[in-house]
Amino acid sequence: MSAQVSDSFGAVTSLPLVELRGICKRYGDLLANNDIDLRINRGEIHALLGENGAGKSTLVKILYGAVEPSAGDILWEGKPIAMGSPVQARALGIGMVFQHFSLFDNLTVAENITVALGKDWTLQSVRTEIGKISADYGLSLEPDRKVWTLSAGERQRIEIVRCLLQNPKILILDEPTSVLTPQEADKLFETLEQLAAKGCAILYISHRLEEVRRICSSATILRAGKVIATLDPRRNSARDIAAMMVGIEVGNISPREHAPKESMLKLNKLALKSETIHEIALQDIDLEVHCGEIVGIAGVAGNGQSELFAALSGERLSRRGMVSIEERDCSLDGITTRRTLGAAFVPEERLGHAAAPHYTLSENTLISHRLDSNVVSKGMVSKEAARKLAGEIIRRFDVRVPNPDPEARMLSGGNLQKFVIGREIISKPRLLIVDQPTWGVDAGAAHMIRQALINLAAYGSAILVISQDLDELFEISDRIAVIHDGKLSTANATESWSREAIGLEMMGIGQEGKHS
Ligand SMILES: Nc1ncnc2c1ncn2[C@@H]1O[C@H](COP(=O)(O)OP(=O)(O)OP(=O)(O)O)[C@@H](O)[C@H]1O
Repeated sequence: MSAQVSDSFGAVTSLPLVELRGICKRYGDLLANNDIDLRINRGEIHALLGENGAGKSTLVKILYGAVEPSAGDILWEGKPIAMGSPVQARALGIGMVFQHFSLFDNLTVAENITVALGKDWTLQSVRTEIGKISADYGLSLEPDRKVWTLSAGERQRIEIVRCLLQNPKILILDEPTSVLTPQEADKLFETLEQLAAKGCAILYISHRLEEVRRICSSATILRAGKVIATLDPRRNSARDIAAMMVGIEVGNISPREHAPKESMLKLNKLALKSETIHEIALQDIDLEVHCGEIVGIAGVAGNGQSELFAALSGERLSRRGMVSIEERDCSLDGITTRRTLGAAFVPEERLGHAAAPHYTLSENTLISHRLDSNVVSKGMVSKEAARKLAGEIIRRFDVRVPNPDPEARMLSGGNLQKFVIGREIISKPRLLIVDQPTWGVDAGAAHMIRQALINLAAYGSAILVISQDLDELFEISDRIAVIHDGKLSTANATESWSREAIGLEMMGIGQEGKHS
């Protein structure tokens, strides 16, 4: 649905809402965006697709005024504009819902939105408008609830409502369903369809091709900074789209023979008190992970996953007898001792937790390889060995880097994830605990990471995967348990779960008595 306007000759033409022409963005030698053309019409849900590092975030930041292009033009309703800042972008009608929400936990929903909107709004006017928008779009939100009590889906709704209060003509969403349950995602799709029907354009970044095929009527595929194709995703299979994104066909995960072996990780009534009001207390968690097995933990973010990860890695200590690795009680041991027992850990937050942003990749190998005598010997770090190790990880895990040993912050999110996973897997740990292995990772890289986990299990390692991506858990896990409000369900064989049953458990309204 394009605007019908008269050109200077009086003829009626269809103008896209926004058009990018010949956009280029150069970072040193790297062309992150290379001569990109993109047109988005009113009322269109347009997907922006591409593997990690393809240039999606860069392009969207240019449109949102957060990054200045090296060349190219932006036409807004047919007129060239210089997009100077996000403030200007918002004033024009460009709204953006980021992957990571920037909300104040201790403020209420209405207070958060008022702070974000600035001086033209009062708390009372925001409260009234929230009511109207909630009613119009079925986006139920209680204005006086404190943010820390809300689920990820409700937090996302705050960001969407904040954008809607500014009457956007286009809404940009970056990986919006990665934090949602299947039921919450369905609700979001309904809202987006309603918005589009009212003429709002949606620019939708996602690595989940099935949902793109479900809600988007057009898609632009980027590869290595260039537009590879613009197509109707409903007329192409997810497999074909993935192949266009990566330039090769994405294979199926190879199955593996699995016969359960000895116990590697055992949790016995694991409990952890919450140290702040924002933490979730873990309650009586029983779980066993065997050698050669992948156990998946499903759950909506904020239900105890981070606390569970901390208790397993040794960043938080529990009480005697609660956590054992290979029959050895390590409840009171820190992360280094657990690593000497053959364990490895990949936390959810890659920048800042898994990797130090301002350190190079070779320096970042030390986070988990400081016990490797090739890299650190008699207290001395061999820079040469660390560089060689980083190079090996980059090569084997196909990490796309702007120079041979860049700082971690210079990598795109997905490429840093490949590096972090590779850094842990390369030494073949006997136990791997990984939190959100493929969040924000493209189809090709996600396939590679999942295959690497499967290969590690086939080699005989025990793997615990915490993930919000149900497709991922169904694809790789032998058993799945669901975490909700700090309690873990029994870990049942994957084939015995339906998606609906897991979705209900994730919301805490599953079969009674299932939680231990
Ligand atoms: N500030 C920067 N300095 C140097 N290089 C950068 C910078 N920001 C991005 N890049 C590079 O630009 C390229 C495109 O990155 P971008 O973040 O746009 O990719 P993406 O498609 O959004 O990837 P992902 O799906 O992993 O988020 C990458 O190679 C990245 O390393």
